[in-house]
Amino acid sequence: MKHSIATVSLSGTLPEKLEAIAAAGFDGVEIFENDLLYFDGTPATVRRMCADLGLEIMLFQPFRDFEGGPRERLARNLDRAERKFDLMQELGTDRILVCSSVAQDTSQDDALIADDLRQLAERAARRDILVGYEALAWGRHVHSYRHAWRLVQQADHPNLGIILDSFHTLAIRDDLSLLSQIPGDKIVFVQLADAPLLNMDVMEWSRHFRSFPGQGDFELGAFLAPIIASGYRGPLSLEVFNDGFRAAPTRLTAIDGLRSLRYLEEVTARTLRAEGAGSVADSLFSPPPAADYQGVEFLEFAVDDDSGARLGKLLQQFGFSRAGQHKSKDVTLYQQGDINLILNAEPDSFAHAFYVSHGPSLCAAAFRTDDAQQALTRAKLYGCKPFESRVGPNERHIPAVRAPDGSLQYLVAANVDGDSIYQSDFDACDTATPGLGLTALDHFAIGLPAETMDNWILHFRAIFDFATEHEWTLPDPYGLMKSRVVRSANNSIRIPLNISENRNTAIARSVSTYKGSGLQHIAFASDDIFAAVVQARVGGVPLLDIPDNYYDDLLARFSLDDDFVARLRQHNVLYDRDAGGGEFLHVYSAPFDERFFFEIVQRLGSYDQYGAANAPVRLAAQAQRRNRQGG
Ligand SMILES: O=C(O)c1ccc(O)c(O)c1
Ligand SMILES: [Mg+2]
Repeated sequence: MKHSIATVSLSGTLPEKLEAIAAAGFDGVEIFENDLLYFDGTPATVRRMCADLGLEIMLFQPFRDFEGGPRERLARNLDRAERKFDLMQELGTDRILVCSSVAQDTSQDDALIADDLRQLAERAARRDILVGYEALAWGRHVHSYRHAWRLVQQADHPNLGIILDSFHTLAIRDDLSLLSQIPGDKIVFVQLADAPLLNMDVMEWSRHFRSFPGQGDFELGAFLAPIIASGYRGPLSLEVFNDGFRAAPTRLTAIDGLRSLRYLEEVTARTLRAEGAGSVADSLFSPPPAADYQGVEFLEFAVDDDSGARLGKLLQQFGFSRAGQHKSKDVTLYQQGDINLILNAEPDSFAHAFYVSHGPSLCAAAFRTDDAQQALTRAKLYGCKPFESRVGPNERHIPAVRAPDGSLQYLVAANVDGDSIYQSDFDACDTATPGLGLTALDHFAIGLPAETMDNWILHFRAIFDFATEHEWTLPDPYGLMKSRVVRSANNSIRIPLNISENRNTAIARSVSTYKGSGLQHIAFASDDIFAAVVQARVGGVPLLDIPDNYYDDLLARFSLDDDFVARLRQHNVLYDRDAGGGEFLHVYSAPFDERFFFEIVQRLGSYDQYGAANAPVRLAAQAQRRNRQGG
């Protein structure tokens, strides 16, 4: 399918937008009228710019408040259309979007509206122009595609068709069943946008909160599948009104846009195949399916000698053994249970460059997968540039892609030939000890600059086919934090992504400390959290104190036995329970260099969350600790 994007979706001036759109690999654009109005060159210049960039102008939009007006205004409206047709011919485009009227005095007479549309189509026919009629969700009389389609049928003119916009249809939860009945050749254009589910005025929602497919909550596959099934093969075009996008780096947004359309094609193809319409799906982007992910193989920290020594000591206090020393690099492996943490202080390395920019930080995460090559192929098809690292003699090459912040995500084949990646690259050091009995890496959380959340969500959905959970908004003493979890299909990898738009919250401080996104915490799983905490204390791990008031409230909130709560209180263990009776126990360490901290968690029963209810308690406890220390 051809890919297009409306100029309104991007930041910058019209030439900047067009260059970014072309560089990202789109086939064409919708010229949004305002972008042309504000441009100090002629439509012919825009036409030439697009031609030079290899972009087709696929649509001109919008033409507003045309149909159903007072009769004395019809001639003027037709005249207004003729002027836009002139402009379109200068631009070299043959499609115009007419959106349903929002004027107070719009007629409710469908026959009259259909007649207006027919007259417009007749004028368009003289110029070989196609008119597409789009129902705005807040149109005065016409606000659903079903109504727009009835009117298009009634007008019955070859130069008139319908424009389908996923936002207007999905925002009003319209019945999708009629989509498959609109013949493909009567669909003039298809506009695509996702959005988070919000309870607000639909026009405000549309004009400020749209996002790219895969970034929001809409089921866009269910919208697009019947359109493809009915034979539409025209362009798929993004039309995203979003305050953040208007300010974001233009080229990055455009690259994400194309990736989102590919992702939507994949999702749609899957929907069609599931419905037995496989042959139709062949026109859609279908990369190899995401590999099966089987957990976090390792996390790698960029450190220098000093921070590496201090972090290594803290890990040992947490019961990790210094399990390996890299054969050719200043890289140390710490292990406990199924958890592998790598400290990289190699001077001439990716990690070092990362360290120089961000200080002690997480520079790579490795995901264990059944098929690393397939995972890499998929990532490349989604526009990821694979990262090639320096590999010493006899060391294993591990494919990697870059996360949105430039850190690495390694794709590690689960134990090929029975040999672990560590055996080939590391000399064994200390023998493993039982440690604190930490068994696995439960999750790791990253703090992000607020405006990059959509970018990360799409990355995980498209490249890894991870699921996303709904967003939590949680109070920090100095503002709000928003958290969204991405996770692999089988939950073996879980990554909460946290943002904050306020200046002094923990996340905002983190973004400022790291100069960008960075690790918030790593949660280790334990089968006996109390035993782990007792031993951690003995080892000298500084744990975060939780206020007494919290435990008094626990007694009131859950019917827990007094002894159990006394035990939680004694060990500063937080508690949560879900509707199904699953329980979650967790403790936090003090932060390492005011950057990241560790969490020990124990899941009981079917508990599947992250103790979000306790996050505000933790954030307040951390802020109090910092204030006491004058941080
Ligand atoms: O918000 C609007 O007015 C508007 C204009 C044109 C469109 O295609 C659209 O979906 C919305
Ligand atoms: Mg639209």
